[in-house]
Amino acid sequence: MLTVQQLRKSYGSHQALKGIDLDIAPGEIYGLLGANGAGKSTTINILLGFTRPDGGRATLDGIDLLGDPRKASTLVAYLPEVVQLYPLLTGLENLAFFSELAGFDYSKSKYRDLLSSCGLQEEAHTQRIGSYSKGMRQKVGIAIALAKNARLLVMDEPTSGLDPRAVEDFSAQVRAFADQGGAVLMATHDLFNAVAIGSRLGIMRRGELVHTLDTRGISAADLQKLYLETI
Ligand SMILES: Nc1ncnc2c1ncn2[C@@H]1O[C@H](COP(=O)(O)OP(=O)(O)OP(=O)(O)O)[C@@H](O)[C@H]1O
Repeated sequence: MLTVQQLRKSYGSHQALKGIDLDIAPGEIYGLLGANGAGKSTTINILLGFTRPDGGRATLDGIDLLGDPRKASTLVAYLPEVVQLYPLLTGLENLAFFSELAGFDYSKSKYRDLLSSCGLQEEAHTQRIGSYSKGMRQKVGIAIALAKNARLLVMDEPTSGLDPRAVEDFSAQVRAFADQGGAVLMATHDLFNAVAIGSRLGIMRRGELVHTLDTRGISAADLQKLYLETI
């Protein structure tokens, strides 16, 4: 589904990415790990079309993500660490606004269903985003991704600052997205959550992907040990 080949990027003389190869299949949640500055955000920013790479390829269902950014934006949903929404609009209005921007026009009841399926309690649908907690904003962010029918969900530190209950709710929605055949790429420092939710993990070090592993049969303690030995 997502195939990344030999992605390279330098900032001046600093090589931020030294040839990254990555494959994510439908239904897979791939956790990208690594110390600060390892290159996780650079990888993500290139896939989202925010940064131009110096070399390499990335395709999603055979579509050239780097060469056709307009098409790519219809296939890829992005959930940043802090979801940017309009604070004076309600959750429902934000969802409708961003969906219409993406070319979708659903009924009000469909928007409500999407918010509810993402775990946002009904009374919050018509409250302004300005009064939401971070976890509630993340739920609207996931609803926007679902409404867009994206094939790939890209997330950068999506659980930072969320309490354990909010992480659990959030993880269930991400799993549901993957269970519907979507692929997920998540950069994170949260090793515990990466093991709990991820199907596969990659550990980056100084611009290289130095370890990939399956999460089956691995504990958070095993991962922490491997991570600390690797970075
Ligand atoms: N716009 C930029 N200009 C110059 N250097 C940059 C730029 N963006 C990233 N870098 C450098 O590229 C390297 C990789 O940074 P990147 O942000 O991708 O790391 P990261 O793994 O996401 O780190 P973190 O966990 O702190 O978010 C770092 O050395 C960083 O300083």
